[in-house]
Amino acid sequence: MRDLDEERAYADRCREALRRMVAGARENVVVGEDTWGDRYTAERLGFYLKTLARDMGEEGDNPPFFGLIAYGDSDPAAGEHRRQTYYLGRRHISDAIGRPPMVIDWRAPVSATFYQASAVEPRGIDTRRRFGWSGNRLTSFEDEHLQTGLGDGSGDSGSELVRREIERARVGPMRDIVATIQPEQDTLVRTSLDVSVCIQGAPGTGKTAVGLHRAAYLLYAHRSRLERNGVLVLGPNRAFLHYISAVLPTLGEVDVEQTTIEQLLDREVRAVDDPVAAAIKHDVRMAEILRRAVYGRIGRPAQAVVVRDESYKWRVNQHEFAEMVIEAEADATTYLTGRERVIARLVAAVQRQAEARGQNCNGVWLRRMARAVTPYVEEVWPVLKADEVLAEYLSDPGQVGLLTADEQRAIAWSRPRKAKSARWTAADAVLLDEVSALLERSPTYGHVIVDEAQDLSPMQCRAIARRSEHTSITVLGDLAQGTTAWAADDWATQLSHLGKPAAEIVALSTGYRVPATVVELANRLLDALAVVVPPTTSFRSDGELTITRVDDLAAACVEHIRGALSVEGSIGVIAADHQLPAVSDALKAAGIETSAADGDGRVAVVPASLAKGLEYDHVIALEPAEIVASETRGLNRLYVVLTRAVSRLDILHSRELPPELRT
Ligand SMILES: Nc1ncnc2c1ncn2[C@@H]1O[C@H](COP(=O)(O)OP(=O)(O)OP(=O)(O)O)[C@@H](O)[C@H]1O
Repeated sequence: MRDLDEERAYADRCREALRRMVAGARENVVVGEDTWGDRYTAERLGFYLKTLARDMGEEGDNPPFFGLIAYGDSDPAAGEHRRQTYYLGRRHISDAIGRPPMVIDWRAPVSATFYQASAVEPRGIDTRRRFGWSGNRLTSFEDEHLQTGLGDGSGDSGSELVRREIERARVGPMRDIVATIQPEQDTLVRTSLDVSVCIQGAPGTGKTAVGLHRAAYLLYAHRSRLERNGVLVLGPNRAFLHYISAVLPTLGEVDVEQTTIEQLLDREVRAVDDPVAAAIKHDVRMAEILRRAVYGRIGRPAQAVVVRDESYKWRVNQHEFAEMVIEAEADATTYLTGRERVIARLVAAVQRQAEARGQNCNGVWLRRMARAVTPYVEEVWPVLKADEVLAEYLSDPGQVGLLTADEQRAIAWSRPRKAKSARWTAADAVLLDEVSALLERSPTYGHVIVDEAQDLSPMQCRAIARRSEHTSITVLGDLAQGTTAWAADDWATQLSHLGKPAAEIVALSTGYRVPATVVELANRLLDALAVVVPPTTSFRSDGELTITRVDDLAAACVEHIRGALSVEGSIGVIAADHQLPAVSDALKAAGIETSAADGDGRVAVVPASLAKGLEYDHVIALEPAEIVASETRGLNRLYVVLTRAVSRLDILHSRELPPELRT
């Protein structure tokens, strides 16, 4: 095995080889621009090579590898890898075609052994080495001798380097975890593309990290299949997306669409529903209501179809026409394909008559006939637009039924409106998506990863299900962190709304973010949250928790921030939404520079409603009782807030603490 100097020299050689790869890719771009004949191929290949050159160039001086595995001679489990040593990095590096790679991509099949091997099951490995870097300088390494169970670390997950990485102070956006993925996480990351999984994970167990690494893994293992339809990552809000935005690009994946369900639905939202109306619109009954609103437009023919064709007149009698409509309605996959089918069948009936008379029914003739029968079809099966259907429904919900009279009143517009003058709400956007899909099929993604999935309404789940109808999904969430009025109580129901009732549900309960003292406090809320989830066990023994009663919240907050600024790490001040403006003003008056939840400043001021999915090295949580009192699921919100802290949580309160937090 190499010593530290030799490893440094190897790292230099790897960087040199990477530079040659970048230069080669750039040259290919230049050469390729002149030589490819077919324009489409040239563009695709050119785009690919440019992206490769850019990514590899941007990688610059990053550590070329983070670990190695050295297979032994004696363990039969080594198989074809006997006596081989593999370096693992964020990307594959090779110095010449035909020669073994200098660094293997962390996603390659052999790399799984790095994450999965243990002293109990060494999988043929003699030594697992983890490298410590300070910036781009190799500073140390740590060996585990898996056949003998000896090592520099104190055992399997007790590796010092792993512990240091997990416990490091957090600054800036989320980072990748390729060097320290834990075995249970690796299994989930590498789950086959055909399998949908649902990860119920306590706070900080790495659900988001697993989801993002899974996206990168799937793109590596199934590049051509996924490139066509793409991978979609859905997160709860923009602050969260900002926080995670750097992870996939660092892993070399720049083409994954990362968005929120609201952005995905792409409707301008100009009004807000009251909570009662929103809850009704998000209820799964709306699916059947909208189906009826759409299919209820199909009528029965009141006359025969008569088409003039030069000196002929073709006729499909009323009864025959009605049969066509009834059959197409029964089989329609979407409203508009059903309509097309009626037109096609009418044209076929006319064609049969024309051919019997020796007519030449070419393409032009068929199109002319289709135009001629369309007005008849329009009368019984009109073309519809999603916004017109919904505007008509919300102008008079009584026309469809299924809701109680009170419910109908709650969602009805105060006066009938046309689609053009409608001011849609966020819930309407979901309903419009449902109607659009009833009318016409929407395209699907190659794989969809849904984070914070416990918060989705049944109707939002259906919007996601449509976009992953023929593919698998990865569902990430925590029932205890459900804060919406429609949050899921159990995964089985949520998965059936997501169209994947058979998805396997896997629980993660080892928390990597929140220190044990804070976890112990947050776990006390679980009983009151009325969901069945395993409590978190913290991987971390470090960390601090203080709970202080104060007279002046803002003044105490300023004082705590001043203390926190003297050590490294991000600081998040989290309070009930309505209390935040006053806190922000007080901090400004005290000369403390702050940023919003999606900013990159040292001190972020975060409304409790936006804290989900985020983390700060040092969290100052203000007035827990107010966070609980501010909303129906206030206790769940408090659970989210308390579990954002990485190194330290300070709770400041001027009122009584909620009973669950009292000792
Ligand atoms: N194997 C690991 N090695 C290093 N850090 C890790 C590992 N797993 C998770 N982490 C870190 O722990 C923190 C929490 O991870 P993540 O945000 O993915 O958890 P989560 O389960 O989505 O949490 P929440 O439900 O609270 O949003 C992140 O900083 C992440 O990088």
